[in-house]
Amino acid sequence: MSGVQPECDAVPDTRDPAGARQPRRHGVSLAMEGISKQFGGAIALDNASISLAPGRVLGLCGANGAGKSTLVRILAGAEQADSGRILVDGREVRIDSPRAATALGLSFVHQELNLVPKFSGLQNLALGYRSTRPLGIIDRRALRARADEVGEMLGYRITLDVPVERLPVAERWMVSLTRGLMRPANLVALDEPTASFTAEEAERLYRVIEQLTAAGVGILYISHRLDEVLQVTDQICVLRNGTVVGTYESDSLDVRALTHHIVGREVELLERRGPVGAPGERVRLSVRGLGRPPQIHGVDFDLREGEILGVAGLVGSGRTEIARLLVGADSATSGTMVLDGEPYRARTPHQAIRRGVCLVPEERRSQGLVLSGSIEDNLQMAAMGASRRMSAVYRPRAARRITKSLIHRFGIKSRSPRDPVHSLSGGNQQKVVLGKYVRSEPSVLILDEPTVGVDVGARADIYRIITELAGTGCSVLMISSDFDELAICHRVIVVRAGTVVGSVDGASATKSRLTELCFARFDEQEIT
Ligand SMILES: Nc1ncnc2c1ncn2[C@@H]1O[C@H](COP(=O)(O)OP(=O)(O)OP(=O)(O)O)[C@@H](O)[C@H]1O
Repeated sequence: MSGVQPECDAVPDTRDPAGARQPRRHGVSLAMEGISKQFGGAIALDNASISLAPGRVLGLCGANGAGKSTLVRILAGAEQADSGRILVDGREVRIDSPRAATALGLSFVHQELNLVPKFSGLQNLALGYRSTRPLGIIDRRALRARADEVGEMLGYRITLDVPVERLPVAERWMVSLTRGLMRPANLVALDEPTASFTAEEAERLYRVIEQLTAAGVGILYISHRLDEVLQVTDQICVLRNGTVVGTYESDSLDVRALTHHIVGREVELLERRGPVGAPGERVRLSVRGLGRPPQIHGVDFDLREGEILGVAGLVGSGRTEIARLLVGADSATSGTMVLDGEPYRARTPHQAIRRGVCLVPEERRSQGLVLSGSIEDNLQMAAMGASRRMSAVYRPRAARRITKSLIHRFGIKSRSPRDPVHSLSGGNQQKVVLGKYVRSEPSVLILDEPTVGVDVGARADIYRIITELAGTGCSVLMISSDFDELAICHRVIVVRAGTVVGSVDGASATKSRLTELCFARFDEQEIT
């Protein structure tokens, strides 16, 4: 960790983000040739090759578990390939540690947030930089200035002085992204960089990418948002089951063709056709004046039986914080809630689950899963916690049957239900979290970014499952920064500056309308 001291005045070094002494970087060409990697006999990569020229953007696409992150982790020195070689500017290099990757000018924003939770944003930004000064000390102000500069390019004021564990996921992601972009680099690899971003926020990142490529920096870009991969990349390499199925010029593809390459078959894409069926008349959950200043105040909304209610908002708008108040993950300081006609207030998420209110969190690794537990154990957990019967008995055979059917229904890629969850790819972990809560048959299901990291095929399955759940009377609150997917909602509420500023019905909730409402000033708003 480069000797970073949490409380020190000067942060240890970087080579230096602030100007004159910064070594000039120029673009480099990268080639990864014949890379293979197995984990305990399971093939993650099989003779995969990619190449990237200076100043170009190469997309890496593939279904969950296809091997994308493993390829990037090998480039980052976090994993070692079983065979194959890496060439930088035609010269074979050995990347046996993250430090070796940094020394080559490779910078990474990984899918899992590799931040130290107790460190502030600034201390996290300092991690991994090598000192060129005596004692490895650099000017804290210089680091902050560079971070602000990158933050400004991204259109966001990054929070630097608070331990990152206290920030919502989307803001933590901003710290991670800023760290990856602020370093002088020859090549930047971005693994799902826009997972929590609305389209408008993603556009800002694209502009930063344009600036980097204009300076010769190569970009490796991984995303399941196929329209953005097509927009931002020059070429796209598609991986399937660890093998490269092809590398294509981006402008020769559209979403349908790319999906076909990824999945190997036709997949029904989400079209703007609105929700299926109407919600019931009865109000399931009524929220009035809910608040926890300074972030959240005066939140009012009703959620009806069988309704899919979307929540749209920008990073920092308070969308996740509202969900946390609903399940007692944070305690509200004001407001009342009524669930099925009875007063409702959960002090902990466990209490909420017992009342039938479940939150599927955005951050699956720390909040949604026991990573060392098996898929089976994780899928059982919420169901057992939700049981309101004292006589609830664990029946292993029935449990195994239900687990198998969930694995099938969600298309979770694993060798066995006994596999530990940490051995799954990011998207497959997300599916386990979702399966875990669906299994508990909630009456209110709150989904925070349900399709982050989920591949195009599974996305369609998740929309189908949400719609089916609503059809059985389950009320769904769905937070999403992907405004296109809010097309499945009956209604969408818009959150800004910690409060609900209005709602639009599903048919009017287009991406452009929601973007407009998220950015409009209060006095301009006119929402029905
Ligand atoms: N540490 C590990 N131990 C065991 N298996 C692993 C490990 N890391 C990855 N795998 C397996 O390797 C395969 C490729 O995983 P990888 O994370 O590279 O996929 P991915 O394409 O990035 O998927 P996603 O889109 O879901 O992030 C998966 O089957 C995964 O389960």
